[in-house]
Amino acid sequence: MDENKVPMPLICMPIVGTTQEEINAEAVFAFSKDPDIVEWRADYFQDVDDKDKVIAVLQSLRQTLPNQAVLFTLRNETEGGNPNQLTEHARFSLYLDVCRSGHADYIDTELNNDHDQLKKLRNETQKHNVNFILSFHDFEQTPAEEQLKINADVAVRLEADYFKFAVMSTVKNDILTVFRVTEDVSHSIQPISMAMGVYGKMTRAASWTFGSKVTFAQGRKSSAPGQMTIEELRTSIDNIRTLV
Ligand SMILES: O=C1C[C@@](O)(C(=O)O)C[C@@H](O)[C@@H]1O
Repeated sequence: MDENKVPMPLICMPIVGTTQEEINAEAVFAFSKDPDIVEWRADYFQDVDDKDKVIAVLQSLRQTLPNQAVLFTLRNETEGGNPNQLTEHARFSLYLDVCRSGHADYIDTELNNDHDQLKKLRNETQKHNVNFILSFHDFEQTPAEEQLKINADVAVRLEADYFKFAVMSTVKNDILTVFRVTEDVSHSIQPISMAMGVYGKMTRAASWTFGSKVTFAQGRKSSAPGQMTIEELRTSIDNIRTLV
């Protein structure tokens, strides 16, 4: 193996169904596309307030997707999540239950949550060998580089395994911000980065060359603006791979 080669990114495919039936159909679709990771966006699930049903869905994902790692995300409405009735306390206790269930390999939560809750969750993820992603989303704009780096520092301080940021690109220069911040923070934490929107496709295809570890493809349904199909994404990554 060429040691100078940049490691390839993992491809993650989201599942956003509201019922167990829809989730199953999306999982079958994902299986046919063979991504590395599937992200279950549990904030879309109509029974997200029923812990047993949530764990049952995770179990069914394990069965349908034996070759994929499972990422559990309960996105907060403040950062683009589907609105639900869960209180902050209920959201975090669900995260803890998911960690203990052994049915998730990664969990993603926003770094803007209460830091005491995040520390508790970090401990639990460590105990159960779950990868801890602390994330930041901005659906309006790409914040200034300094702001994104401050967010990365929070993720480092909270000992996350990954710092993920997904920001909206409104001008072409925004993708340069994403690439620069990805490279810069990669010296202190594993980044996962992307810009949403039309310009963002460049980042979905190439952020890995600056250190991003995961990129998101569209599932049976898309979970964010600008996601490509897994075929488009693979073709772009393979082409870039010959250049770096
Ligand atoms: O945060 C992310 C990244 C994402 O927003 C994207 O832009 O591909 C898609 C979401 O499902 C995921 O939780």
